[in-house]
Amino acid sequence: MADAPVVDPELIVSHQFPEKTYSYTERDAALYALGVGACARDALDKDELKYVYHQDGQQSIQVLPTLAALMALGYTSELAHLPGLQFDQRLLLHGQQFIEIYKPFPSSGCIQNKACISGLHDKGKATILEIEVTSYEESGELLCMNRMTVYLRGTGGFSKSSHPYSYSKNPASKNLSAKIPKSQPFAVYEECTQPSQALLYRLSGDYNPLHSDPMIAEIAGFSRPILHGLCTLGFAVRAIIRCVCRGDPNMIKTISGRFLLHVYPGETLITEMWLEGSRVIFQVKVKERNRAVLSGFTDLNRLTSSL
Ligand SMILES: CCCCCCC/C=C/C(=O)SCCNC(=O)CCNC(=O)[C@H](O)C(C)(C)COP(=O)(O)OP(=O)(O)OC[C@H]1O[C@@H](n2cnc3c(N)ncnc32)[C@H](O)[C@@H]1OP(=O)(O)O
Repeated sequence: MADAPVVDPELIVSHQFPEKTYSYTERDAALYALGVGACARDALDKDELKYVYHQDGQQSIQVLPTLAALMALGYTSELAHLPGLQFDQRLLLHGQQFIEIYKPFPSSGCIQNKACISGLHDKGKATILEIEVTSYEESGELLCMNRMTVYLRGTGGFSKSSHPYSYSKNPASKNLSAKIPKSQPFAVYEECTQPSQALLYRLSGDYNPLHSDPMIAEIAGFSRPILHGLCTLGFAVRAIIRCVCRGDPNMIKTISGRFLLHVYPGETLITEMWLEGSRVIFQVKVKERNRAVLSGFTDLNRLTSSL
């Protein structure tokens, strides 16, 4: 039996995380690309072979921008012993992800990360915790920033319901979903995930048993293991790179998404995209259940005028 939840907001928000290193090789970047579905439909795919192979004699493989999220994953284990927080880890869900990319990612690297608690909110039935991780190359150059929101079910109610506790370092980041336009989308991209998708994706570093262990998934309230939210986000951003960025991963500047509902591995993802200036608003639906599972936006570095 898990201990009763404890949330001590003052202790949590004053916590200082240690700096952490994340190292990756070309093999890790290629494995990540396969984990988010690159080349799954076509191993000869001209737009995607570059993520897994030195296509056309290129010196190194190209890296998908959503790999940024892996740089911050090392802090997941910190949640288990965060002073002032006791919760049932099996009930944790990934709520939102915000990523800023400052330069294209090298195909391998040794990344230095600094992290802080950037938000904490009492939602009564849940606690929402935000962690901000800033990543630097070995040279000290700023590479990217991740802001992750975790939704801790079964906690919450630790402050007065008339005045629920809410702390945010970045108040604008409260809701990272997007207002979906009523117009027809600019592009729609449909892709099947594999029944083994989560088992492949986890090899990139997120070993939470919610995605692999049927018993843990059932305790967490699901009929079977669910897909990592960041895997769904990887599918969506790859669809945007294909349909809007003409295959150029370096056009992605920011990525923002809210996970609205779980995805089961094997389900079909339909990514709808709308263009608003240099912003792409997107929504991902699961075809089999006709439900929206993710919504958000990406800001692009530049957009070709013919779009
Ligand atoms: C340190 C690194 C951590 C990385 C984490 C790695 C672990 C990875 C785990 C996963 O990948 S889990 C799989 C991906 N995630 C999901 O599948 C979650 C899908 N979403 C849901 O199931 C639901 O949205 C929810 C999170 C269960 C919430 O639904 P619920 O019905 O309980 O919420 P509401 O009653 O609508 O809203 C209450 C309150 O919470 C706010 N809120 C709702 N959803 C989210 C969200 N996704 N992210 C952040 N906040 C959310 C909502 O706005 C309400 O607040 P107020 O508006 O009342 O202030």
